[in-house]
Amino acid sequence: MSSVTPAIASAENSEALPDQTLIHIEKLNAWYGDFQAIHDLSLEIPKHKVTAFIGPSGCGKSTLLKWINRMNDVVPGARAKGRLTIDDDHDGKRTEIDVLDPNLDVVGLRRKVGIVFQKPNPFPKSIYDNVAFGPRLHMKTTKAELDELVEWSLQKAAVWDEVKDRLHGPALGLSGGQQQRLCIARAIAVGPEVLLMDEPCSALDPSSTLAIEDLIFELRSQYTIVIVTHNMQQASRCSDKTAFFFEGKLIEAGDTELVFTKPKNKQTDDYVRGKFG
Ligand SMILES: Nc1ncnc2c1ncn2[C@@H]1O[C@H](COP(=O)(O)OP(=O)(O)OP(=O)(O)O)[C@@H](O)[C@H]1O
Repeated sequence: MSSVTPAIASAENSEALPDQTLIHIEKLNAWYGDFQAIHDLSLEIPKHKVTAFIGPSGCGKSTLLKWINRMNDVVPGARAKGRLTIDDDHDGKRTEIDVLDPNLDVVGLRRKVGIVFQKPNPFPKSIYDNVAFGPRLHMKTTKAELDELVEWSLQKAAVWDEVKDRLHGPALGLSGGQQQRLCIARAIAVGPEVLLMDEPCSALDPSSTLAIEDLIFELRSQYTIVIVTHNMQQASRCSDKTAFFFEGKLIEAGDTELVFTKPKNKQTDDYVRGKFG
């Protein structure tokens, strides 16, 4: 493996570790203009796990997700107060990134925290250029290193075999499921630590959905993944932790199995049993 390919902790090692919080959210409040979308929300998101955000439409799942990499900066009137930090290790020294700091280097944050959207959104470029886009912007690589990184990313995203013979063909010529895996490859090519996924399968057919779910489950040994989903089976199939939101508040969070089988809260119980939402 060359120096440009992100270093990976082995799944075995990360599984052996107890939960370690990577993202700390404390008393977060968020607004769109006068409307408060998130109320006093505190949540710890563990490292190298999949955390699912669930809850009925409009409960604030995407708003919270988008504050984690400051995507809401581009939404007029969006603001947030409270603490939202991400642990950062630099040369063995642990520091934290204060995500809500107005002076934060947002480009650097987004390199560390990638996002995959509901609808696959490849650039109207070749498959190769989609994956090479971020590395060309952020890294100094030789052509050979870039080729290696593009292949590595496409392999990680489980789409290499399907595209290796058409790397210079148009990304928009791929199927929806392939495009979404390409977007995952594009996100991981810059070596993020966190992957945010906002309903990544909602535009996909059942077999592409299963392929993405398998991929999410596999990627969690190397990335901290947060997924917003309306699909209860998906949350229970591919997440380790689940957080249930209602009307901008966190109602319950814990091990996915417990949230689904023995929820502490009646509202959670009703929601996971499909009584509302
Ligand atoms: N750009 C915006 N401007 C104003 N209000 C917004 C904006 N985006 C979201 N909201 C409001 O904030 C609340 C939370 O929205 P959010 O998109 O976070 O909910 P969600 O739980 O992700 O919903 P869904 O499951 O339907 O995607 C909703 O009442 C929504 O109407």
